[in-house]
Amino acid sequence: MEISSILQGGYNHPLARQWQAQRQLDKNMLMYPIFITDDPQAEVVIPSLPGQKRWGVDKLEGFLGPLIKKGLKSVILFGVPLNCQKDERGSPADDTEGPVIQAIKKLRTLFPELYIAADVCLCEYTSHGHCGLLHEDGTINTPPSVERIAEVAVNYAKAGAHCVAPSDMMDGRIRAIKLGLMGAGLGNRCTLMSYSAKFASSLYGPFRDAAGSAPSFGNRKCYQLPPAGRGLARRAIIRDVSEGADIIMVKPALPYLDIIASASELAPNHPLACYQVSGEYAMIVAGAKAGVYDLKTMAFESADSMLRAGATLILSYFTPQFLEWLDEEK
Ligand SMILES: NCc1[nH]cc(CCC(=O)O)c1CC(=O)O
Ligand SMILES: [Zn+2]
Ligand SMILES: [Zn+2]
Repeated sequence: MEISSILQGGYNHPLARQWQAQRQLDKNMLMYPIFITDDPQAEVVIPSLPGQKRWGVDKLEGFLGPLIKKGLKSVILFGVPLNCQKDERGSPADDTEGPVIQAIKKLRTLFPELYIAADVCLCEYTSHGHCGLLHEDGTINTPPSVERIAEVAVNYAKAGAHCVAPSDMMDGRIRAIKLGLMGAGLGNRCTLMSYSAKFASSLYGPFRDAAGSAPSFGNRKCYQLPPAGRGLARRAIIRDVSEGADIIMVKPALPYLDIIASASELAPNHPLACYQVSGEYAMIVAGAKAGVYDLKTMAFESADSMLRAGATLILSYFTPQFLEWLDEEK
């Protein structure tokens, strides 16, 4: 054997194996997506997202308190309005009595250390279920969409969100939101996290179920990226950096590791988030249940692959479990 053939000496001990990672999953890297509904007392199981629930504002203290004790540092809020009048422009999105603004205010007082991001989109609030405003023929009308998205984002920031994260994919919204935040005197107080490379994926099914945000007609292929479109994803990342994004995101994560790697090369000066979406989570849980692998081992393998590709921040429904697992011996 040649000397250069011997690699195993470098990783035969568990600690030495850990040293092989450039970065290891840390509690600070996890952002937990949570669903907030407009019944303050709600605590409703979501069948397609095992272990996740829709929460009412009054339940947040009991739900998040123990997780924060275990090291939860940040959440991203998704509104699920069930008792409101949806309309063409998604008016309930920034209703001051609506679930997102109520939750932001509540969480800021309950947990002053918690970093609160708010997903910004209209699909949960529009009568047609699309992420922007529409022309009469059902196609996206970009200028008013961007204006409305920016208005919602600024209202979330005014309510106290530390971060606004537009997932609508309308062209030009990053610039509009940044200008809106600056105009409101919040430009230097609120992080703008762009879902820059968000693909039209099959893996959002459980989320749409949970959020009641499936489009009532058509699909999202004219605004979310085509799964094979690497060039478009790269252009979207470059564009969002130039429009003022503070954090770049790739979504979904595991089937798009090459895009994460591209983003870390194209935006090396920005934190890079990836979203392990509802369908990825549900698949991993289902596979473990079917005996394909051990859940914890597979969840860490998925996170390690994202970190290896270049992610510095992971949005994951596994967050509560990772907080437990990270306290255990590896
Ligand atoms: N703009 C809506 C939105 N925001 C986040 C997700 C998906 C998150 C997940 O699947 O966990 C979606 C679904 C979609 O675009 O249809
Ligand atoms: Zn949407
Ligand atoms: Zn969204």
